[in-house]
Amino acid sequence: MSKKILILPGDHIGPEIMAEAVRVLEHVNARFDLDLELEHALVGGAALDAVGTPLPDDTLAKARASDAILLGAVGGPEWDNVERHLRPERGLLGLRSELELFGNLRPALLYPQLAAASSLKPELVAGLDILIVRELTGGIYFGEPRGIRTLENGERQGFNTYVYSESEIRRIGHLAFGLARARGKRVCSVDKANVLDVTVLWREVMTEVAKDYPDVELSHMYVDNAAMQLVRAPKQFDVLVTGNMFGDILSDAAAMLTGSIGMLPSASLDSSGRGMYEPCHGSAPDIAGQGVANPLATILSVAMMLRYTLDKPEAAAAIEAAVSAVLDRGLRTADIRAEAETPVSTSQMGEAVLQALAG
Ligand SMILES: NC(=O)c1ccc[n+]([C@@H]2O[C@H](COP(=O)([O-])OP(=O)(O)OC[C@H]3O[C@@H](n4cnc5c(N)ncnc54)[C@H](O)[C@@H]3O)[C@@H](O)[C@H]2O)c1
Ligand SMILES: CC(C)[C@H](C(=O)O)[C@@H](O)C(=O)O
Ligand SMILES: [Mg+2]
Repeated sequence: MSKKILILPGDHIGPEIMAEAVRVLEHVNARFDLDLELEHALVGGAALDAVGTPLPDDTLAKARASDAILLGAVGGPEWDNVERHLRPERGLLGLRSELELFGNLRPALLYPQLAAASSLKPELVAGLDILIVRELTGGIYFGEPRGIRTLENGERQGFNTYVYSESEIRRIGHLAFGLARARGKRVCSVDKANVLDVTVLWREVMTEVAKDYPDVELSHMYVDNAAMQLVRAPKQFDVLVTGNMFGDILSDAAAMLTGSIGMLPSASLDSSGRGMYEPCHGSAPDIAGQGVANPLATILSVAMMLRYTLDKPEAAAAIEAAVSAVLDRGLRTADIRAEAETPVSTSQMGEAVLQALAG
């Protein structure tokens, strides 16, 4: 039976990187006989401009009916002044929440060809392969109450609520431990249990979950130290598990260890393995329209989709090998090039991946 893939390009560089990822997806669809049916829909600022909401009912219905979703990126300064609940980013958060995509996998893997592009010295990142497992549908991003209110003295006050229930912590814990079991067998849980009550519970529940995985070692680290350790000695980590906001911040920092935010793919999974796949970066309005964005994070997100939701590891491996072959050839978009190198464009990079796949 055919599988439905929903394509959501989004805003600014979203459509530029998506065009290359879709070419790759169509190629593997034909070559591996995957029987995938691609559909398109609007999300984010593009949807807001077209129909007045960042997550139209039609998009949500198509998302629910699809087997997997590939998303580019949303947002941009032209929507800075729209009402808070209508911002483009709310479209993305709405999808994550409505589809219960609680498990966000953000692998930071250094391609050896990009050692010189890493923000750390080569010896600190050689062989880097860490996995950030970020809780994606709870925490301070979704806690209620939230808003901006006016106090009795007339002053305005903004507020959010940082809340996690035991079951939310437990399910992200099991996901992280299950993944660690299949790789380096070490989980570092990142929290702020010296200050925040919610993460005192986080630490307790992670410790309980660990009892089901005696072959996996659990350690705990405060988030400020974790940020420092990531840029000091990142290879000490295997799997990092953390809450929504800490995971957002740590994954952007981890991206620079791999050379660029343009290299980091992600999977956002529900409890049945259905997922949405997207690069970790945003819509990069500063470089949009120039054809210079790195499409590899999105192309590698296609590989994650094939591996995690569609169960086609050989097609995923073919894409990853093609990316590696292109880097072997010395092709670099502007974000990962050394000073002396001439960068290739977004579409040249996509074309080169296709050629490597075909060759
Ligand atoms: N998942 C998403 O859709 C997502 C993620 C992060 C930010 N955003 C949104 O994107 C908008 C811009 O946010 P920002 O500037 O803070 O973050 P950003 O990730 O869009 O850009 C940060 C920097 O990284 C560069 N960059 C990002 N992706 C790149 C790529 N593929 N190739 C080369 N360079 C790349 C940009 O040019 C910029 O200098 C905001 O509206 C933000 O809310 C969306
Ligand atoms: C755009 C924003 C809502 C999003 C997040 O904070 O989760 C982004 O930064 C990400 O990392 O996917
Ligand atoms: Mg982010």
